[in-house]
Amino acid sequence: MNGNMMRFPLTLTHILERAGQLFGKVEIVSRLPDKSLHRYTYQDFYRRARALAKALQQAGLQKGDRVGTLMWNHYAHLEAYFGVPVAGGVLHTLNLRLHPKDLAYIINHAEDRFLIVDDILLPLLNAVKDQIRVERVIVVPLTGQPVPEGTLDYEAFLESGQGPFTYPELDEEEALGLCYTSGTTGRPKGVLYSHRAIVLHSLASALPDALGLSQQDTLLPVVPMFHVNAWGLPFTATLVGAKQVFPGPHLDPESLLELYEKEQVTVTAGVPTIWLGILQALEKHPGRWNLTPGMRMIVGGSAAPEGMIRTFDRFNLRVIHAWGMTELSPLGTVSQLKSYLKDLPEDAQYAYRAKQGLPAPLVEVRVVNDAGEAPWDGRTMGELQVRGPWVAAGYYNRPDAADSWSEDGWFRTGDVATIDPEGYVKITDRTKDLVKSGGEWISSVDLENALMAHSAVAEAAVIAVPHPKWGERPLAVVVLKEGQHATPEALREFLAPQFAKWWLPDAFVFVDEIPRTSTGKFLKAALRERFKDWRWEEAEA
Ligand SMILES: Nc1ncnc2c1ncn2[C@@H]1O[C@H](COP(=O)(O)OP(=O)(O)OP(=O)(O)O)[C@@H](O)[C@H]1O
Repeated sequence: MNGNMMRFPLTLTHILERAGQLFGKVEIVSRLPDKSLHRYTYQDFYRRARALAKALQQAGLQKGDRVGTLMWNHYAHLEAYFGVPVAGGVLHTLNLRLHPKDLAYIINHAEDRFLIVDDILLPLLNAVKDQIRVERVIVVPLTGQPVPEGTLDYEAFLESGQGPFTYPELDEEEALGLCYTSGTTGRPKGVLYSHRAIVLHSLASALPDALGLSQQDTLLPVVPMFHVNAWGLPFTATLVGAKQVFPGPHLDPESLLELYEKEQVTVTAGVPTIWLGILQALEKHPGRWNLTPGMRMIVGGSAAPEGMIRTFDRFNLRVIHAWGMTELSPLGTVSQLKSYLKDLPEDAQYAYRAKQGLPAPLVEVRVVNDAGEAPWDGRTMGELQVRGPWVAAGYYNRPDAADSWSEDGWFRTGDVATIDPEGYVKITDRTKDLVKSGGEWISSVDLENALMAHSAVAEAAVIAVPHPKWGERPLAVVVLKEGQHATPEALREFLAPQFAKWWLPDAFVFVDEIPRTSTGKFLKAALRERFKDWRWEEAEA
């Protein structure tokens, strides 16, 4: 028997209307390129997002047309987040850190019809303009300078969209956004998000045991709005009516800390590298910034080392470890302690908090290896597979990538994980980064995290290097903290009590910097290439 509830499509239009009706007085603050602060309210945002929608329609936007954005985190990007989808368009956020060649590939693959670009990013657009086909370029004059000939001024464009506006009718299954993966393991792949997926994802993210965003919060997303929609946080924050603070292009630790203090930010989000920089600044200038006690720092994109979580606690800043992927819109798991786990000894609590956490509501997880589905014993590793209403069912125009789904329809994440009896997922590696030594798996992530807890180590990446006897052996690439010293023997001794002997890296190489991807992950492919001809015997001698 069917229920007889009203059919009510889950669309972004509802979130925008609600924000306009209920949260008009809440502020949205953005740091501009000249470091001044741009302030306005949800009321202004609501009016301007609708004006953008109307202007796009008047300019000929048809349902499903892609609108690319090449923008930092600020108010105009938030306007595009809502204005494009409520007009029936598809918001395609472009990663401005990509190599121009990849940027051009993505713009062409997505067939972006319009582009909205920050004026300070025009040099990047100019580098690709001969390789792309876009109909119109709309430039946001963040610096106040006139926009170049042949482009539209964003402010004038919004002016043209003033006045009454009727939303097009939208089905909840229609596409709202398009994001490409970071391309850590190959060519970036596009994922189309539906209105329904983003609405459900925003609701689940806001839950107290997930990312826990409420109207009382002031959010500052450091994670770029071009990296999986800043983890959906601008949508979630607008749904709950939280104050939003955007850092613009200023992502250095001191600028961020100043903004945390000035706006009394209560929740922020970014990749581990950002937090390492913040930690160093806090340690260098004790007491300089008056931050909101207990400010939550959502960490994802790569593993948050346990040492980092502990150190932030000493500053009364609370790290929340989360795991996600472009294919998951992106939220998969969040590590919040269950009530009764708070009675455990401190070390055990930290061990849970350093895991990637419990699956978010509506996300199902399983770990699969050659023996089938792995038990939830916290030890058996296998590939993490997921399903849920905001998990992609295919890539945009990439039928060749269908093997990312299992035969029974689960998404194969390409991450290797364990699940413990409490249901906490722990990512031990990416399939492509695993060290396979003598037929056994060694988790590079576990070794890295342990190394990063050494007082002299700033960063460490462990990679698999071909070995004549074992197939592969782990090699650790280490960056020492400024002014610190450590020998390979000392690092080996430090790790020895924590791991089986055969897990210990056979070599430690000290470098000034570890190469990173455009979204802050270690570029292990580059390291593997650099060390592929490593001579173990010589190093051991
Ligand atoms: N908390 C975390 N701990 C460990 N790894 C994480 C965490 N959060 C995300 N990741 C890693 O990031 C991956 C998702 O990254 P993203 O969607 O940005 O693109 P990408 O996977 O780097 O790109 P591509 O698929 O093109 O290689 C996850 O599969 C996982 O390996």
